[in-house]
Amino acid sequence: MVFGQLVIGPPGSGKTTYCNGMSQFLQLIGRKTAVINLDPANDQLPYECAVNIEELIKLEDVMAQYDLGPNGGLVFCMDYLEKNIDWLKDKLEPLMKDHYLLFDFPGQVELFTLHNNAKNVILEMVNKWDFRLTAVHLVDAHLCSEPGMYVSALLMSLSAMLHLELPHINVLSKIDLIESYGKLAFNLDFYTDVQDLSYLQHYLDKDIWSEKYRKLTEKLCEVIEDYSLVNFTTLNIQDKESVMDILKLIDKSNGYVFAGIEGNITEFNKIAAAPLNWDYYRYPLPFFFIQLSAVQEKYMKDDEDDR
Ligand SMILES: Nc1nc2c(ncn2[C@@H]2O[C@H](COP(=O)(O)OP(=O)(O)OP(=O)(O)O)[C@@H](O)[C@H]2O)c(=O)[nH]1
Repeated sequence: MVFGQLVIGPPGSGKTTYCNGMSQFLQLIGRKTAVINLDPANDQLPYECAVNIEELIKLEDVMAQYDLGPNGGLVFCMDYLEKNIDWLKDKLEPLMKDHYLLFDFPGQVELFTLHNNAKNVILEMVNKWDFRLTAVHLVDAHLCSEPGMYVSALLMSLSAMLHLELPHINVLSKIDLIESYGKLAFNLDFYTDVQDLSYLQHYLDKDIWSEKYRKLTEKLCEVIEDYSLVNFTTLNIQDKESVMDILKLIDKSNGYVFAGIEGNITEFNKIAAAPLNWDYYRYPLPFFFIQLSAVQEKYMKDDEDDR
């Protein structure tokens, strides 16, 4: 069975850096990993990629030939990939036996909230090739610093979840930079747990730029809360404890942790119900489970620091 991750998120959210860091981490813990670059705008890759969409189609060629801008060009490239899905299958075939796959996707939000091309490629992998994939949706943590931007991050995440209909982990990436645009109004768990968005209203009322859209934002918050689907986990890709915490969630969501258990319902239930440390500790790395409060302490300023 093939397991892997679909790494998505808006431009600059850290997808390529994530694929690089996660693939190094996976190799470190003994998992044979291949990175597949499906972003034709990725010109400089920090990782060694096993498959590169550039071998099929180049964004600059499309833009020149059809007189398209970068967004239109990317949509064209994804349409082309969908039509040439056999190319992808041929390239992935040698990896299917024993590799864990990381897919680096383009950052155009509309590909994962609106168009069906990327979704159809993914559905083919999941439904026809029997891949077990989790969508890892990265959102830059600095969006928490402004209520309006945070609401748009929530909406974007919800739209991607509803559009893709896959196991899905939303991630606040670059958590080490979370307060680089100023101190946050709430504790970190407010932003990760998405429990009560009515508190945001007070901050939206104070912001003259948001005033015009206050009612709209209020209604959008109600939609997000009604679905009650979105929450976030945090990531600093340079911190291997942070990477491991995310990997644990992903492994549980796509069933990787259950892969070795054949017909043993007791073992299955034990893993499904337990907080998961599984066999990551087999490897000689000094890992600890970091609680959210520890993440907050590490990356956010205490009120006392301001005195
Ligand atoms: N401090 C910090 N910087 C990060 C982290 N993750 C990514 N970055 C930086 O964020 C910038 C953008 O990262 P990329 O990996 O290129 O983002 P991307 O989503 O692939 O961007 P596009 O290809 O344009 O869609 C780079 O300068 C990275 O070094 C992180 O966890 N912490």
